[in-house]
Amino acid sequence: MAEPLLQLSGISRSFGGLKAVQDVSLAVPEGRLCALIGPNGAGKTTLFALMSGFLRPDSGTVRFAGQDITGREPHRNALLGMTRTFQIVKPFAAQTVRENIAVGAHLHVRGRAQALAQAEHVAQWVGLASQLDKPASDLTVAGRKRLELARALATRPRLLLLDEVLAGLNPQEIAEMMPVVRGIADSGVTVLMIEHVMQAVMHLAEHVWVLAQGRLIAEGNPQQVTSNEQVVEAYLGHGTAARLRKASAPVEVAA
Ligand SMILES: Nc1ncnc2c1ncn2[C@@H]1O[C@H](COP(=O)(O)OP(=O)(O)OP(=O)(O)O)[C@@H](O)[C@H]1O
Repeated sequence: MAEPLLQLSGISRSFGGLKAVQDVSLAVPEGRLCALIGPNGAGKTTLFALMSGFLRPDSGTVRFAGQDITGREPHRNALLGMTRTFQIVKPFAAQTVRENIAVGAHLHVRGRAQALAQAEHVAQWVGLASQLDKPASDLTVAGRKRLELARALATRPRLLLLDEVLAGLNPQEIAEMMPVVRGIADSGVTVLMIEHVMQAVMHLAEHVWVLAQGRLIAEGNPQQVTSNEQVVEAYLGHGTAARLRKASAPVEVAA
């Protein structure tokens, strides 16, 4: 069997006394669209930072594309094909959309003209073609999210780590963005997304990992994880699964 594109083995990281990520192992096969979900503070963004080299694990290993990249700098991981987006999008406000996207293209391309041409190509992919000459500061929240995606795609990733690309979007914007994410995966880029928008997880993800208090508590397809009692309790509080079961049980009528 082919080696997974990304493989985490026993990854842990604490901040002082807080165990943000504890003994996490998972494998992302090449060509899949997967999701990492979990309640606020579960450790999802920390895990992304550990995968991509923004943080070094206290223990455990990260393998990517057949290499041990544990603790390797993000820039080197990007050169190897792993790129992440950030929850808070911070474009260079005064520069145009085209120039912002070209920043990503410069990872592989030296010439300015070539980087700008590549930016144009990527902009079409994410639906920003008509906004290329605008300053990035003119973009709406949805536009900024697309810009963040475009910048990441311009680095030509093999694995794209998406940190809540749908956060802050309204239902229509979410519906418009979902096919963009699907299209990226269909083009052959492996995608791992942190996502709170369950509609997107249910429709897009082929495999889901659930993190709670730093630990993986479940994995499977979207239907499997959302019907898992431990997952329901992690989101809604201890005892919820039992209460829901009771609430949906047929009422017993005394004879
Ligand atoms: N640099 C840091 N220093 C100290 N504590 C941190 C640091 N980064 C994260 N934490 C803590 O680690 C825990 C996990 O945070 P993290 O941001 O990874 O969770 P998350 O699952 O991404 O949450 P959310 O869904 O709210 O973004 C939290 O308790 C957070 O406060």
